[in-house]
Amino acid sequence: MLEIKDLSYQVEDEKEKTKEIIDHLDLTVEDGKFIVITGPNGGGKSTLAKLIMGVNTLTSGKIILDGEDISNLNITERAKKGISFAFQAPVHFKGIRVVDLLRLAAGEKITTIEACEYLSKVGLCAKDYVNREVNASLSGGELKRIEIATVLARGTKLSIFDEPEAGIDLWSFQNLIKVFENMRQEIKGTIIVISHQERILNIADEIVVIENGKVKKKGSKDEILPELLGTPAAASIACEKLGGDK
Ligand SMILES: Nc1ncnc2c1ncn2[C@@H]1O[C@H](COP(=O)(O)OP(=O)(O)OP(=O)(O)O)[C@@H](O)[C@H]1O
Repeated sequence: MLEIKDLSYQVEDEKEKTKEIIDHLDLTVEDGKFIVITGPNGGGKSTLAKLIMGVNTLTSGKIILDGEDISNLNITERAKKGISFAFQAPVHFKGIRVVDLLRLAAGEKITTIEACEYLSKVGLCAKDYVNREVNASLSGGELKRIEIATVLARGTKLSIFDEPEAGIDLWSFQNLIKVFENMRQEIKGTIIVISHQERILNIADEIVVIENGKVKKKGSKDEILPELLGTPAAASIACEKLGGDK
């Protein structure tokens, strides 16, 4: 179980004024759940994900994973505890091939065939990609899907995906939905997806709406989604529906 208690994250703006990006946020995520976090742009979703992963350091509060306070652990230590994170904008790894990245992620000596299976799951023709270097020659969408494949390969107890749909074309998006539907069915750990996409919200066990650095709403898909689609905040979801521009 992931417990976030009274979490705050502040930064100093250009005028040296303190800005509260995450504002005394409380959230409990039970094991084996597929959670989708949504809410208006700038509400604090990515920041929250980075705080859970340890990319950003919290100002105050606690992050507890399975009863253990991980607030003071660094990214590597948290990764070892079983947290994976697919960034909104994936990073390049010059000199490393896709297959190496998948092996590093899996943490064991997976065969090329197994590596290819992960790539196929995210809709990439494995033989075209498995030996390619993870550099700027890959498009944003390709990189994003490779990154999702690495999170699948890691298969950790907590996987966080930040806007997996960003930069993904229509065809690949259909595929991505299947990837998440399968993950949801075969769920071994907890999955947190940050998304504005109605089709991803539709497969959630629970939806969490984050606004102004706080949890505005939390509940089952059936409770939250109709309400969300009837509010002004829904405009951003409606605009980003399948085929819409991000
Ligand atoms: N280091 C920082 N310094 C100043 N402002 C920051 C910093 N990090 C985040 N912010 C601000 O905090 C707010 C929340 O950002 P965040 O990326 O978490 O939003 P989000 O909910 O993920 O938005 P989106 O839906 O657009 O991805 C934004 O206004 C952002 O500009």
